[in-house]
Amino acid sequence: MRSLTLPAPAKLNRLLRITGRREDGYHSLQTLFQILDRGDTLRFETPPRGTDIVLSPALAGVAEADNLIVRAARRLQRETGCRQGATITLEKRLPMGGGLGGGSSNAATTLLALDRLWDLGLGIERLATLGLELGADVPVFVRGRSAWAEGVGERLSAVDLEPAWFVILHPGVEISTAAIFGHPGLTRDSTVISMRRALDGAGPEAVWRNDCERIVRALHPEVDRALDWLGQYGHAMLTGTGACVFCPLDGETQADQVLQQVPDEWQAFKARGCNLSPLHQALDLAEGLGQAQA
Ligand SMILES: C[C@@](CO)(OP(=O)(O)O)[C@H](O)COP(=O)(O)OP(=O)(O)OC[C@H]1O[C@@H](n2ccc(N)nc2=O)[C@H](O)[C@@H]1O
Ligand SMILES: Nc1ncnc2c1ncn2[C@@H]1O[C@H](COP(=O)(O)OP(=O)(O)O)[C@@H](O)[C@H]1O
Repeated sequence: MRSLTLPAPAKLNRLLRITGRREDGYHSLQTLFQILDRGDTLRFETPPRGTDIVLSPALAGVAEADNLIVRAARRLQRETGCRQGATITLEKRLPMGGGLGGGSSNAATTLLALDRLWDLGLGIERLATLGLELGADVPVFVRGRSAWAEGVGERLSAVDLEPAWFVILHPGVEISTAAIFGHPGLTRDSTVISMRRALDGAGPEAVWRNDCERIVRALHPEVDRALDWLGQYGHAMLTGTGACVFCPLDGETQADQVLQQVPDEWQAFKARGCNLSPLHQALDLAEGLGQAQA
């Protein structure tokens, strides 16, 4: 039996501009993905016989066949005709429907792990293309770099962001991405800006905003309150379509100070921004140490 234990990190959308709606209903956007050093952990084992994909524990409210981990594994089997199976254990830490990309990241980790354990050799390009079928956020996790993104999030340019610490606050609600993108009140007409302007243009606060924030604040008073509270400490923003909100801080000590003040009703954690995903750091390590044991 071969096995591999890997992280599935979270992301933040440091900015999110919705610039139009395509004919297939998907929205074109511009976003800056910041990968974090915190997330879920997945353990993969490949039994000597059988093609079953077995995942535990189950996620509340998600049928096994709909779980992005199982879908990613089956998609790989279909793509390659691979006759191997996998037993997968998920240690879930990221809130679901939180805008932290947990499900997408789980899918990306599964694609990379099984590509390696099943000796498929598909490589990052093909895995990113397969990942896009599973969700718009999957390719950035497959590629594993903080990145400027366009299209539906699949046209990626890796960026090196300044070292940063964040406090991330979960207001206790789960928000459906489809519900926010389908809402008639969402504005979809932001101008297209250049990556350069986004990164260092007309002052971060003018550009570093999220077009979903207004409608999410209106629909979810809990998010509205969380944003106002965290805004005492800096430029607080919504990530993705929510529900989590985050604030960049001047280092870990300040993050710890803010965490101590968080009211009991909210869950919160601190995280460091990474330019290279912890998943890719771990895979490089696994390569070096021959960690995928025979
Ligand atoms: C908004 C973002 C920003 O990073 O993140 P989250 O808040 O979900 O984390 C993403 O674009 C989300 O990506 P992801 O969560 O993978 O979305 P998908 O599963 O592909 O899409 C869920 C649904 O949202 C809508 N959708 C999604 C992406 C997009 N660019 N336009 C859309 O209209 C579609 O109705 C789709 O059926
Ligand atoms: N492995 C998974 N982890 C989390 N959510 C999953 C997973 N598989 C399927 N889902 C579904 O995807 C939805 C979005 O999950 P998630 O990626 O965590 O949030 P978001 O898209 O807001 O960042 C969940 O509400 C859940 O129904």
